Amino acid sequence: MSTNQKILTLVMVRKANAILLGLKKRGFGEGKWNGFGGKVENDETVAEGAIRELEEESGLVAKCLKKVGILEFEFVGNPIVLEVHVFDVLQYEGEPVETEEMQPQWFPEDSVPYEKMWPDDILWYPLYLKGIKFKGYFLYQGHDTILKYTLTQVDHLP
Ligand SMILES: COc1nc(N)nc2c1ncn2[C@H]1C[C@H](O)[C@@H](COP(=O)(O)OP(=O)(O)OP(=O)(O)O)O1
Repeated sequence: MSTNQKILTLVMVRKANAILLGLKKRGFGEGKWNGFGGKVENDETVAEGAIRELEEESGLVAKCLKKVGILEFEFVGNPIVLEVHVFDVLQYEGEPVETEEMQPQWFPEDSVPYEKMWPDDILWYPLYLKGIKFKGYFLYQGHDTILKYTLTQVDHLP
């Protein structure tokens, strides 16, 4: 891994035609609805990091996860590349609770609040919601403008 690369997770939870999102209360992406996740620690695998972050941010304990996408984000003027591993939770225990970082809420899949989310979400969620695996790259100017991007369907993910 390059020193300019950070590995993060993004964990998506669904139930009968609804998706669980959290309103980020602080830090990177504050004020945006998003899945749950964060930086992977040195002593854990990416999947372990995903499970830990989901519990820390929503109170849910993931019992079965599947990787569904890998997204790379770059920001003009910032040498750090974020490599975000996106997971779908197939089984979990518990009920979502508000935490210091996130305020969780279920949204019907046809009413995802894209206008209050990262601008990349409206591009890859349709693939995710159809069960298609994907890889993407997004170059941002600030936090609101995507200057260029690529998004491809893939059969397999590492
Ligand atoms: C730039 O576009 C992004 N779009 C989406 N949908 N999600 C993103 C984007 N950039 C980052 N993310 C995700 C990846 C993570 O799930 C969070 C960011 O995690 P954070 O920086 O808050 O990581 P933590 O380890 O929780 O940080 P602290 O403990 O330092 O608060 O957003």
